[in-house]
Amino acid sequence: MSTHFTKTPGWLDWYRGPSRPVFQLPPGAVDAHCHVFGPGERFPYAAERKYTPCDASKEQLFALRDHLGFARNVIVQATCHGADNRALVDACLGSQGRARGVATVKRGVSDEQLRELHAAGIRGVRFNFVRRLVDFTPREELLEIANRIAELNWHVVVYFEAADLPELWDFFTDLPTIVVIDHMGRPDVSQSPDGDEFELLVRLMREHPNVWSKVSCPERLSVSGNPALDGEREAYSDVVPFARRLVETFPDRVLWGTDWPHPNLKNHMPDDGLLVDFIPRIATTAELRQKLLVDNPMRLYWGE
Ligand SMILES: O=C(O)c1cc(C(=O)O)oc(=O)c1
Repeated sequence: MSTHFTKTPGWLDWYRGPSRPVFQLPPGAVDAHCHVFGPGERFPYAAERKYTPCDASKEQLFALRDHLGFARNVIVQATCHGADNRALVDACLGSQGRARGVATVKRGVSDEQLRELHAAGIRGVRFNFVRRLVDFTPREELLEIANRIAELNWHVVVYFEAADLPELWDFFTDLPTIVVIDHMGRPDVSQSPDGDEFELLVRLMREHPNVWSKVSCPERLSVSGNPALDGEREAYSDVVPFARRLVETFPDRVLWGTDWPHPNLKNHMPDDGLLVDFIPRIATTAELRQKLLVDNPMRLYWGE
């Protein structure tokens, strides 16, 4: 099989030469949502993928980690690799213990494969409900997987669009593990942060203490904000009240990540240094930042 891949037309590559953040991350900070892509020649993209990205290797991810001032990464299996976790596992194993991972598995995964993933540093599985990214998987299959990984003390990461939360509610609240919501459940930030849509996510977290959220991806969620480019100090301002609300209401159940290399952005690719400078606008005290960036991810991913 040829391992030469052609990127999806219009694909934006990750930003070269990011600035150094002005905000100094606390010691031990974790970038709790990022990806590796391939390289396709070594770790081919999955046949069932919905996009073909540019390569983004573990070496490039670790160089960014060091440049931005993070100590650790949580690498999340990207849908372009399907349920083939080899690139993810290779990155975790190559990190000297400084990366953990969230994998994608199918119902046929063996106990031995799960044990191997655990030994490599995998601590969760991702269930994706975003239709442009994945084909549908029946809920009973996902629940079966969740029950199996619960025994390893892993958690479930869920990615979905805000409009789908009512329909997913019962499934999420039946899950037997910690449930981590990607990118705040993708709110429509042109609505109010106190409006019905976001209120439902807040209610989910209020009523279910096992539900966490990543307050990540302002670059994806922003509708009217300025992009994090050209030294912009006030990027993605429309996302700030949403993320701030979660950080202040649930300080012990929020995570932050760069989302590097930012798959499927259409409009611009952010300067990751400026993205880090977004953090003090949503976590406005040193105590909140310590929880968001260090204590929470350490408890969830390096807890044992
Ligand atoms: O919104 C997206 O396109 C996106 C895609 C993926 C993935 O393909 O895994 O992961 C993300 O966190 C976000």
